[in-house]
Order: sequence, then C-alpha cells, then structure tokens
Amino acid sequence: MASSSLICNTEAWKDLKVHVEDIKKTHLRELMSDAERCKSMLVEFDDNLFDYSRQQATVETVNKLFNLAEAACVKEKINRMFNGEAINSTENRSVLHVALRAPRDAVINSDGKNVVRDVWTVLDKIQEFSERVRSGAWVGATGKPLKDVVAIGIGGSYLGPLFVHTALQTDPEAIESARGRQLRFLANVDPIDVAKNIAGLSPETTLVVVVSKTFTTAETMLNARTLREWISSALGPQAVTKHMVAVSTNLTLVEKFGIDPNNAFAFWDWVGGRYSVCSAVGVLPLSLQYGFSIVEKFLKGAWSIDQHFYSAPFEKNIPVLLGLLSVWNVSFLGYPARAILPYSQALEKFAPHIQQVSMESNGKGVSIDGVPLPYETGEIDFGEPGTNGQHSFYQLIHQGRVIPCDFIGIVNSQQPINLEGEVVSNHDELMSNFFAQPDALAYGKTPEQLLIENVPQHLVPHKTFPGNRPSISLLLPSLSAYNIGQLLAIYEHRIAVEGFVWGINSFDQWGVELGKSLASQIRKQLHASRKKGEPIEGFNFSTRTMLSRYLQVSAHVPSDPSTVLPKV
Ligand SMILES: O=P(O)(O)OC[C@H]1O[C@](O)(CO)[C@@H](O)[C@@H]1O
Repeated sequence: MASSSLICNTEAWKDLKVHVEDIKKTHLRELMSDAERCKSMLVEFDDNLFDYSRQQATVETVNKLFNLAEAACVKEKINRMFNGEAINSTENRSVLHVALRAPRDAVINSDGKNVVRDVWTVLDKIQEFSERVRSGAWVGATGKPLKDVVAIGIGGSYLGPLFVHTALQTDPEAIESARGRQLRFLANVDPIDVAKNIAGLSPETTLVVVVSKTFTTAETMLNARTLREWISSALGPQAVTKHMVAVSTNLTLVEKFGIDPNNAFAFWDWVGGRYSVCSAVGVLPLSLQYGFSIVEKFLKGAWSIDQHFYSAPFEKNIPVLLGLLSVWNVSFLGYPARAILPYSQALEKFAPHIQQVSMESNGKGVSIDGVPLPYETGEIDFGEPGTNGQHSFYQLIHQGRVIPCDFIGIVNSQQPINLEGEVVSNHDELMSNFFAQPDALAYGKTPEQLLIENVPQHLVPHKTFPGNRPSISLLLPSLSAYNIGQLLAIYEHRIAVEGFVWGINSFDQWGVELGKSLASQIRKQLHASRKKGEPIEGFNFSTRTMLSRYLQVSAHVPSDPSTVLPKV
C-alpha cells in the first residue's frame, strides 16, 4: 500500500494542520467565555455528563475533526468491528469484545457463526460454578469450602479484572455479597509477588484461577506451577483438580497442565487480551468474589455504551468525541501524554488498566498496511486518583509541560461520610477539587492578577500560571457495577477511534515479542551457567558484565518446595 493512503495526506488532516495556528492564537480563557460554544460541548448519555469545553478547540475545530473522521472512514470501521470482520489483519482475527456483553438474544457473527451463543454458554457455566463455590457445594480436597481465590495472570489477563475488583470492593452491594471472601491477583513473576499473594492463605481453602489467553505466557505459567506446587505439597497432587481452574483460549494446554478440562472456561481468538475483562478472564474471578448477578450488571453497563457508540451520531457520541479530541491533542497540538485523573479512590486501578489498553493498542509505528508512519500515534498514559495526584505530579501539569487531562468525577460516593460541624461532606471536599482543577488549568493566573494581590514582584514569575491547558470532564452518577462497565467501554472505544483515525492496527501487539525472545536466551544462559558451569557466551560486553556479576554474587536458592511458602 502506498504512503499516499495515509490519513496525513488527506485534505481533512492538512486543513487541521493549518487550523492549529488559529487555535494557538486563542487562550482557553477566551474560549470559555463563549457560553454558546461551551453549551455545544456538553454531551449527556444515561446520566453521564461529558464536558469537553476545556479543549483547545472551537466548534469549527470539532467540525474539522468530523471531516477527519469521515476521511478516515471511522463509521465504516466501527461497523466492520461490530460486523465481526477480521479488522485485526496481522492476526487475521475479528475484534468482538462487544459480543462479550451482548444480551442473550443478540446476534453477532464471526466467520458466519453467532458468537453470542458461545459467550452465554460460558457465562452460564461461570454462573453455575461460581454459585457452587460460593455456596460451599464445591469444596476443596479436605472438604472445606473455598473462600479465597488467587487469580494468576498478567497484562490483559490481570489489569482489567484488578481495576473492576478494586472499583467494586467499596460498593455497598458488592461488599455485602463478598462478605467472608477474598480475591487476590498474582501477576508478577517476581517471587515476592507469590509470597505477598499467598501470605495468610491456606491451600485448603484457596481456589487458584489460572488466566492466560495463550496458556504459554512465561510469567503466568511459572506462577501457576509455583501455586500448583504450593497446593500439591500441602494436600497431595490429586488436590489440584479441586483447587485449580483455568480461563484460556488454549484448552489443550490447560489439560496438559493438569487442570480438569471440565473446570476450564473458554474464550476466543476474537477477544484481544487487553479487551478481555468482560470474558471469563474477568467474569470468573469477579463472580467468585461478588456473585454473578453483580458482574452481569457490569456487563450490561458496558453493553449500553456499545450501543451508544454504535448508533449515536458523532456529535453526541462520547467515545467518538473523546477519540477525535485525543487525536487533535496528539497529532495536531503535539501533546504526547494524557493524565487519567479519577476523583475516586475506587478507581485507583483504572489508569494502570487504560495504560495497557491504550499504549499496547496504539503505540504503533506503521499503518495497518505496513507503511511507516510520518506521524506519531498513541499517548503516554498515566494517572492517579485525585486528590493524591495533586500532591504529586500536578505541579508539572500546571506550570511545566502541557498534559491533556481526563477528570473523572462521581456524583454519589460509594462510601459517603458527613461529619457534624464540617463545612462540607468528605465527598464534597473531594469533588471541590474535581471542579476546581480543570479551571485552574484552563484559566491559569496572570501576573496582573498577582500584582493586584500584592505579590512581591520577584515572586510574580514563579506564581504565574500560564493556563490554556486542556482537559475533559466526565461526571458519572455513581460507581455501581453498571457505571463501572460504562466507564470501561467508553475508554475501550475511545482508543479504537484513535487507532481508526491514525490508520493503524490497534488490536495486535508485536512490539512485546522482542523482549520476550531475548529473555528466553538469557534464561537458557542462566540455566547453562548455574547447572553446568558453562561460560557466558553470545552477549555484548554490557550484558555479559552484568550477567557475570549476577551469577557470582547471587545467593544459592535451594530447590525445595518449602521455599514457596510465604515469609512475609
Ligand atoms: O493472556 P496471556 O496469553 O497470558 O497474555 C498476557 C498478556 O501478554 C501480552 O501478550 C503482552 O505481553 C498481552 O497482550 C496480554 O494481555
């Protein structure tokens, strides 16, 4: 495919490039004073309020972005995704995470087959299994109920479920149904993570869920073997069938590992790892912890946004608007990062999850047709809940670099506190910051304002805030399972829209492979040197020096199963 097919060669892209100069002449202070403009930049859907008036954009900018979407065939690409076409072309796969939350009677085809039926077969199996475990009908090898769950998985087989678990953990309805149960996540191959995750647990009352799309990921498989050892050394090898289950697309390898195929929960190639939280990857551990009915509400929330994304006109389409504005910030205004700032501690794992969804999806260097891109794609995503972030990195955001921010606020707290004698409730205190920060970034503070306040002349430059820093605000009515599902789907689709405009494949991840294969060479060398005393060969000076220091100085680790017992 020729480079002329790239989006940067379209009139719509060139038009926006020229338009940047106009926008740079206008400060957000002025843009914010135009009430009509601000009104047109508010979108409401299902009690979620989205405000993008603090973007460095006019109504004209937004129209030009719609032209760009048209030039990039965004609507056609959305349709192709929902129609189950193989839009992940480098892996020849369709991209159908929307089917994971479709109602039972929906029809979504992949390769001529309605996949919604398969989805519900697995969901029914999860419901049945999780109810048996939670009710105590399913017991461990010594007859005790399994009250604790350790989910082993990494990347997409970990971050999404962790985000949802952390968000549900403080929801009153979810607390009630999780009473007496624990859900933990073992991700890192670092043995410290093993120790931390089994500390205080007994193999007798623990169910291990091995979550891996491929069932070959080195970290997950070593952690799975480690916990298999933990269980079988305590309860005997036959206990594994009672204490270990799996979620995977590779059921052959699950069986080979020693997990009963009846206790395996399938998902499919058309679910990308980082888009898999609504498959058994998330639904199984979360149903074990909270019960299936709560997880079903989460799925319904995600589906409501899927419908909105599929059918709302672009002017009212929250994920589309978010995606187009992100492209505007990255490709035209030149801002490479994005801060995700939920004003809710329950969303503390949201930014780490979106970091993977976004950076693994859109961090690409070539177009979907393999043409090297003359423009950057993807953003550097990071974030922390407010107000913690304010006491950490907001200094840079206010007076250092320009970083477009996503402010996410919740109207009704999961855990309200209203102390007598306080000016406002605790949640109001939090939300005061949610409402204040976007304006601080947009308006800033001028030297003239400081002089009126009698700030000493020599401090004026230090106390000046340039402002003109863009943000969006998203106000959710509450943080129920349903709303958590909505938030997830809004971001998933936003990221897809960005990739559709940039003309890349947002659904593969070849960039993670090189490091994995180099690590495998090192693993072989460590084995050869430790077990057979072979010299280090085939590495550059730097790696050789580091490796020999590591081999010389590291302590000998005895191969004894008791070394996997927790020491913390
Ligand atoms: O679910 P799996 O196959 O263990 O893969 C885990 C993760 O590894 C990756 O392939 C990246 O290394 C992710 O895309 C994926 O979510």
